[in-house]
Amino acid sequence: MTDIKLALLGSRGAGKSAVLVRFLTKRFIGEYASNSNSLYRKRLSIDGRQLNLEVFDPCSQTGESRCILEEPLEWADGFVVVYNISDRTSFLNAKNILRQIKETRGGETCKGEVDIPICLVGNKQDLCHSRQVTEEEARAAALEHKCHFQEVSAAEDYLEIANLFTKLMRHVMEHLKYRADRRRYSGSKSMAKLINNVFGKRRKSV
Ligand SMILES: Nc1nc2c(ncn2[C@@H]2O[C@H](COP(=O)(O)OP(=O)(O)OP(=O)(O)O)[C@@H](O)[C@H]2O)c(=O)[nH]1
Repeated sequence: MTDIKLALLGSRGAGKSAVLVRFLTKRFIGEYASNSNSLYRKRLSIDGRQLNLEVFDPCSQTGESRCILEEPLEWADGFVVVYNISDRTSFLNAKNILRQIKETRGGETCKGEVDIPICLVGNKQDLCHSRQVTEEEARAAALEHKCHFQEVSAAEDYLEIANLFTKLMRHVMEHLKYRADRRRYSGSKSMAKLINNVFGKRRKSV
């Protein structure tokens, strides 16, 4: 069983809870209590592998540019960063969050290796008549931060939201495997170094 921990980040009212609840229950619920942090758990299967999914949905705070980022930034294996396509400020905040994720967790990857799994999500696509963020600029931001991108409407879609979570969880599994392999490799390298030091020295002293 693989444990996967995701964090939902974004501006207040961007639709984080709506996107998550749509994924978990296939339903859209208009209003959510937003004054407390929530941790959702679900067991599911992807590509025949059993997963324990945990999703942290932190309550937004005023003065949101730093939200309550530190905790989920350290805790999560992957991130869903949500903005509202009809609210430019929420997009600027999302870009800021992408930067903070890269600053905090970017050290886990080297050039050409698996990037931290993140999906930038433009929610409220049904409000495209009052759009303030184009798909192109959001795609460019996703490209710059090497993350997935998807526009959705929690109010109207299920499939696109399910697909983005599935894609992100596949990426998380790949990233966890990469990290485990790297730990094993550096562990066996330091063991080889230790053996070499011990036996090398002995041989010298004989
Ligand atoms: N039109 C439209 N409204 C949406 C959509 N998703 C969410 N909303 C509405 O946007 C408002 C905020 O949604 P939430 O899911 O509570 O947003 P949040 O990001 O979790 O907000 P906080 O918990 O305060 O951080 C609610 O009134 C939702 O009904 C959507 O796709 N389309």
